[in-house]
Amino acid sequence: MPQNRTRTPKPPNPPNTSKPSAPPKPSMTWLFRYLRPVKWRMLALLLLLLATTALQLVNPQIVQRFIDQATGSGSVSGLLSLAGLYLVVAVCNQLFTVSVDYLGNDVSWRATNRIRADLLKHVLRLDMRFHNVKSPGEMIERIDGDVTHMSNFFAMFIAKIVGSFVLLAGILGYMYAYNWPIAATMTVFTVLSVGVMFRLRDIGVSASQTERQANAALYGLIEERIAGIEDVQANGGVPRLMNRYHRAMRAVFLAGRKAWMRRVLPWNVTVVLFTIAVTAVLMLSVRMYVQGQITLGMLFLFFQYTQMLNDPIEQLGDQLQEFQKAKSGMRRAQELLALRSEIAEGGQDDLPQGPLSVSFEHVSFGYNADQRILHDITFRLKPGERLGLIGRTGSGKSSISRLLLRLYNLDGGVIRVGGTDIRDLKLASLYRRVGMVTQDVQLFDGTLRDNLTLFNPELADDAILETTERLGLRPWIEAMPGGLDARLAAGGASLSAGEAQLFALTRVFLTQPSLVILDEPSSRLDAATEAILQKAVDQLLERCTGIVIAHRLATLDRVDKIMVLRQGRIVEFGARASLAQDPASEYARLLRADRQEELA
Ligand SMILES: Nc1ncnc2c1ncn2[C@@H]1O[C@H](COP(=O)(O)OP(=O)(O)OP(=O)(O)O)[C@@H](O)[C@H]1O
Repeated sequence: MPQNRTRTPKPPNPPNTSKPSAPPKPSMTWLFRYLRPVKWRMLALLLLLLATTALQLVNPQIVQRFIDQATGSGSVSGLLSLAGLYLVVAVCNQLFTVSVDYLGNDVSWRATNRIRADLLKHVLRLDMRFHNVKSPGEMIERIDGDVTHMSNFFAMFIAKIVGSFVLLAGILGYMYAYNWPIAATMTVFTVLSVGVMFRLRDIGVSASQTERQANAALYGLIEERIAGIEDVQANGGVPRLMNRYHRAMRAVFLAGRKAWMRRVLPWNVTVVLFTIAVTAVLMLSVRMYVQGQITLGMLFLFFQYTQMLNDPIEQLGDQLQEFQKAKSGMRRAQELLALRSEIAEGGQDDLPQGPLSVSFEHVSFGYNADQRILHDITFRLKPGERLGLIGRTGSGKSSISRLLLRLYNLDGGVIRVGGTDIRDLKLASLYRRVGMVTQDVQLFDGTLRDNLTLFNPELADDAILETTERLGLRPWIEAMPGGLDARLAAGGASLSAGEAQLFALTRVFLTQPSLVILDEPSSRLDAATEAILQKAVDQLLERCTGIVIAHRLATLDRVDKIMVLRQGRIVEFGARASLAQDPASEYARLLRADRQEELA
């Protein structure tokens, strides 16, 4: 039995916006959370990288020995073994490098896919106020593009930073053992380069963030226009669209150029320092060679090691660029994750069995704080009753259904379903029992079965076919090649308006709701389709409470109650039969106007 419980009034709803719970702090601990599950792979990556580093240090020494033996009194067999050793080391190095690449990408995909999934889950839970102002294109960029910018960080950052420092330490350590003046020159260069890079490490972060924002806006624009392609083409809007596209592209280019120039600044400084260091080491080594202090092989080794010094430093520079990109992506991802939906979950999940009662008590609501759309809406439907909701375009009919589904919070008043304040209900419990058929039917890329069941594998084909038979959709399914296995194009382009409505009815019917809201299409359908549709609606409403938002009064013949809305206020609410018989009622007036229109 539905129960009406009296409760103490709830505090007013929180302000109507998705809001950050706290200002996001760019924290590395957040990223490490995603690295923890791949820690063993990362350890393997690090070991492989250390092995590659060691081999990189060994090879120049083999060449040094080869040169010294070749210019001295080395035997051919000794030279051949050195050449063979060089080859083995080079092949192993290559194998390790490929493995490092593979493992790096593996780690990166695993970690970033987790972030993508977390972002998507979070965004899907955000309220409609957030989604109303964000285009899907922008969301794709935030969920995928920003995270892709973090992927290199995950793939290589830690391993390459550690690897670079090990290589630097290896080269410098070896040089100190052999020749301290050259080692000291290299050390000064290394310390200066690394110092400059770390000092300037954040120089490109905010510019990269602006670049990401410009990218997101561009994708938003593309998505929006492709989604509205029919309107764009029909209105000859392509040139204007291209104009806006070029402007957005220009913004991306300018932001990208600025971000890149800032990101590469630290690296450019090290290039200048490196050139000075190589010149100094070459001058010192040539002098030592001329004075007979070192062999030709040693001269080669010093030169080679100085060249090699550039690699880890360049690597550090690259990683620092990646780090800046990752940090900007991370800030944006954290900003998104810090947004909290205004729709708070309730704790209750029990609702009475069977059709559910509905009551609105002094409900007021506006999409924006400064414009109220619904004023003091109060009405009650008993379990199983059907309400016909009528009113002019913009009078607030769809807004009532959105509130019933908790897509927005109320500004005032209470809505109860089955006697329970919907704010106290778990959202999943509410959606399990309340179904809605909207004017826009969204098709998803999948089979007909997937689309009818919304990817619920528990619904048997027999139940689907029986429902479609009852609702009059069966001939259409049978006409599809492959029946329930036929693939549908995403978006809904493959359905006519009537088919789309039947389709949506079937979907809701299969979920067996206890309360259903039908938002009828405003366009007129042909008489035959309308008759099928009407039969389907009647069948659906047989077993649940129903609210029918009607654009044609003819479809309301079987409802119990009528509500007439005007500018967000109830101007009339009562039993349909008595309102129809009362010539002074608004409903009777509308019926007369409707008949005259049909006769005209
Ligand atoms: N997401 C939104 N953000 C801001 N205002 C909105 C939003 N959706 C609707 N509105 C406004 O709220 C008012 C009521 O809209 P609603 O969709 O509830 O009307 P309706 O009676 O269902 O209209 P129709 O018969 O055309 O579907 C309108 O003035 C509309 O412009």
